[in-house]
Amino acid sequence: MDARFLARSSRPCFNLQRPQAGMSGSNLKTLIQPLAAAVTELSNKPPWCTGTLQVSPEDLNIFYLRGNEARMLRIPEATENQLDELAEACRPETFGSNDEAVLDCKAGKMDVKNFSINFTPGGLGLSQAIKSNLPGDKADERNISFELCKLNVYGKGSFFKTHWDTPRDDDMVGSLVIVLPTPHEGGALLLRHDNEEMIFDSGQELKEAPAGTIACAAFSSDVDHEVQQVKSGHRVSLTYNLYFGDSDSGSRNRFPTTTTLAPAMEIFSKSLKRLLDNPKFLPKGGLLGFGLKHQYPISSNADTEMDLQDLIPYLKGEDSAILDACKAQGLEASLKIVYELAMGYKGKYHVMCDELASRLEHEEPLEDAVRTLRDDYGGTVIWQNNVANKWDKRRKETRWDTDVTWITPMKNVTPVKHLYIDEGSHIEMGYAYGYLSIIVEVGAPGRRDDPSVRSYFKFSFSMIILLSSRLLRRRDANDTKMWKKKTKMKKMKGMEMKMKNKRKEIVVLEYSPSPSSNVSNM
Ligand SMILES: O=C(O)CCC(=O)C(=O)O
Ligand SMILES: [Fe+2]
Repeated sequence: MDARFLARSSRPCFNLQRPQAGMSGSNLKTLIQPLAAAVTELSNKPPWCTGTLQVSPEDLNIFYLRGNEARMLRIPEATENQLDELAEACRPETFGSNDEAVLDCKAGKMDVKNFSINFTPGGLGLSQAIKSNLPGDKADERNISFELCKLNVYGKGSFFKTHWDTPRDDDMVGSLVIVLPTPHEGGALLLRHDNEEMIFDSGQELKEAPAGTIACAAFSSDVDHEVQQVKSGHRVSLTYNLYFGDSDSGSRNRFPTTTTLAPAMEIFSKSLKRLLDNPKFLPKGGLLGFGLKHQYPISSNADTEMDLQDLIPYLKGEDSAILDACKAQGLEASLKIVYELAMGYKGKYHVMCDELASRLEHEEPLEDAVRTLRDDYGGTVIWQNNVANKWDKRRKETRWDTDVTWITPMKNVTPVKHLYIDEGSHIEMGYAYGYLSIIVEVGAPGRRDDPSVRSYFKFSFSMIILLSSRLLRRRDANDTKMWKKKTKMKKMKGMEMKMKNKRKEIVVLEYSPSPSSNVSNM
């Protein structure tokens, strides 16, 4: 048995964003660069694997129903006519639920109850190959199990447009497509994730392979994929859902708990430790943010309460590795959703919440949406960019930044179309996006694992800069560079003292730390 699985390496680039107040952007960037690079190492495997596999010819018999008639087709010897008959026994694939969606796929589909085939992917040993090549789940000792879904026949001109496979369950990790050895040209499978793309041309792979070879592609559920148009022949594929769970009866292997991520994880842990040991990094403590690499099925249904932390056991590969490494350093790490609320001229807000804001879809003014997130979902505005102020020279652009230092940028999970109403009751189309991230709470140097040893001085400090620049502007007429510099320094010092005393109030106002815990209410 010859299983050749290829993995291509990827090096996504990360924006190192938003300098911390009190530290220049480039200094912070330099400090966190090794950790960001270590994440890149964690993510250097694409969430798919492809390859070919030789099976015995008798395992390639398909038994299927054509009307009330039972048929058997020996795939390696199938003629064009026989494959046409198989296609006729299929019904059109109805991807999606409306007529328009049908146009997204021009292929014949046969439900699993109407056919059977002799081999199982588990029996062919695919479980192990997939397990070691796909980003894994935390519970590495669990095996991959397969659920056969359907058979597709793509005749000349058939295709399947870009889509994601709908997850059937929380523990569905991805899909497996097996293309059977029937001659075809075109019909390549295109896989896309982040900025990476791969073309798996089954027609080409099988043409050059020994008789009885099948082509396999397994990919994570958040991979966009499509089947390009078939130019000639028939492309016959089987689709399976992949789950973490017991293996099917064909293969009872258990896999070692070590994963291919282990070396990269060690590098990540070391970089994290080095960063935390550096007293210049977050000298007052703060929050680290990692945008998740993978997307997860999250319900936006207002009737279902969903605790984001319930997703933790299902985190894949590098996402799970980051969370584990942070926890291993004794740091509090949890999943948060950061909503981006935006409306053209009103600007943008980033509001970080512990739970999904299922009631956010109502029409409401932008400011009310922000308030809903804060009041009903314990949200914190972590960033605000008031576009209007850019054009209004009398007001300074507000940049409301807290202690979130993004090591990898936030990632969009669920675009939610949202109508906002401006102050004059005009309805304008804005948008709200949700970004799932791992947020890690970091205490001040020496007590990194204790997030209560953290202050919000940076926040007060940026307030001071804003206030003082406003005061300065009143004296426009007499402005000189030196005067500005000196007065600014003097005023900032004085105000810094005043603000220090008021700091507690500000903290309560913006962060409302819960009295029962040391952790601020993010
Ligand atoms: O036939 C294939 O290669 C892919 C089929 C597919 O993506 C699907 O059925 O969802
Ligand atoms: Fe699919």
